[in-house]
Amino acid sequence: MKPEKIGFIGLGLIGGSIAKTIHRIHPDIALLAYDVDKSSLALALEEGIIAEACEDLTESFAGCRYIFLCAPVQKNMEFLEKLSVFAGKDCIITDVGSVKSAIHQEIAHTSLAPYFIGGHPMAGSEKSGYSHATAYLLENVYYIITPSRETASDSVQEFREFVKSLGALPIVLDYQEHDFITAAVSHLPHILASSLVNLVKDLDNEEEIMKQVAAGGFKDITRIASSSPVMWQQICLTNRQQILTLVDAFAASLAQTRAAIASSEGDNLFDFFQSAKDYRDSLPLTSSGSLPKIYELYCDMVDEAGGIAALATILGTNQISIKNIGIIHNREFQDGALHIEFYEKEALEKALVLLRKYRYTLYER
Ligand SMILES: NC(=O)C1=CN([C@@H]2O[C@H](COP(=O)(O)OP(=O)(O)OC[C@H]3O[C@@H](n4cnc5c(N)ncnc54)[C@H](O)[C@@H]3O)[C@@H](O)[C@H]2O)C=CC1
Ligand SMILES: O=C(O)C(=O)Cc1ccc(O)cc1
Repeated sequence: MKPEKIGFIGLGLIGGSIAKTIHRIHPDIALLAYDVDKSSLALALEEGIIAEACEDLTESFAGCRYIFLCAPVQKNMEFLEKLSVFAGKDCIITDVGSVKSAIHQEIAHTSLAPYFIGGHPMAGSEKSGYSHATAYLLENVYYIITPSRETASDSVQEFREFVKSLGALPIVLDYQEHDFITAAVSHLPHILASSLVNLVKDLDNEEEIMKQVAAGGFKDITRIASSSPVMWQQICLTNRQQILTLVDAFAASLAQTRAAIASSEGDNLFDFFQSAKDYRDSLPLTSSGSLPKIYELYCDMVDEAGGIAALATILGTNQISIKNIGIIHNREFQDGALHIEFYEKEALEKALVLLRKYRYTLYER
């Protein structure tokens, strides 16, 4: 059944990105949303992404094929009771929360169980809010699906297909398994990033010399410490057991490394770094799990009639599809530059060769 209407509760980074993706791929599906932050709703209306901004869980949500819960984890759970009015075979409730057991356990006591499919796109960023949402966030990233034990298999299959149609890679997991896996690959890393930042902040001197000289490695490993504090507070409070298990395992591993350093165990230290390097180097490049890679170039271009058309014709006649194109003026490109985004690496590489042949001045970032 092709959805005609889809509702959102919470239209921030993830809700907004899913809405933008649906709007891009299925422009005929009507989207509506409720959010406590009225400015997100106003912007989404203005951009034509949603057809209706709701004041609450109003009657407008009736007839939605899917209702996506996209608020912080504990907030999502507060809506379950109200949602039972809408849920049914033709209206599946789904969420995008980073923790799954808590909402599944809550659902088990309600009439929603047959109509709930948990979800978790393994994509996002340290940014939050609708203003950072993009229509390409889901591209080629794993989208974990945790159906309730009572959900009909055809509803799960249909949701899988829908997720796939948005460009993501659906993968079905048991919700408890999900919470252990994400505690290891997402929740613990976020806690470590924030701990490290706080440690450096506490150790730094008045001139903040540590902050000043912090190199790429520190910035790479701590990027996610800039994430939303309320979101991470709620993740820690709802996935307590699994996170505690992982924190203990990490503390034991750190103690081992400490011991190896204390007693100058060179071989052990080498093995420690070598095994981490081997595993890190083997991580798959597909499904980035973070903001998708952008394939883009900048091209010097004074604002003159026909300039963009000429360049677009060169690319088009060589079967290179453009994802996004636009003139930018800033301090770096005072006379104007054309910013062009491509769908894949090969297209970017082909465009670079071709445009250089036509003597365009190009910049890569
Ligand atoms: N940020 C990320 O990278 C990822 C986040 N998630 C999950 O997605 C969910 C949303 O996270 P983000 O979009 O990043 O956060 P966000 O802060 O960008 O968006 C949350 C939205 O929910 C709204 N909201 C908060 N309380 C509300 C309430 N009581 N009623 C209605 N709206 C309410 C906020 O105003 C905001 O617009 C969370 O459950 C999070 O665990 C999942 C994957 C990745
Ligand atoms: O920014 C990153 O790399 C992330 O790890 C984003 C993220 C945050 C929370 C999730 O539940 C999933 C992904």
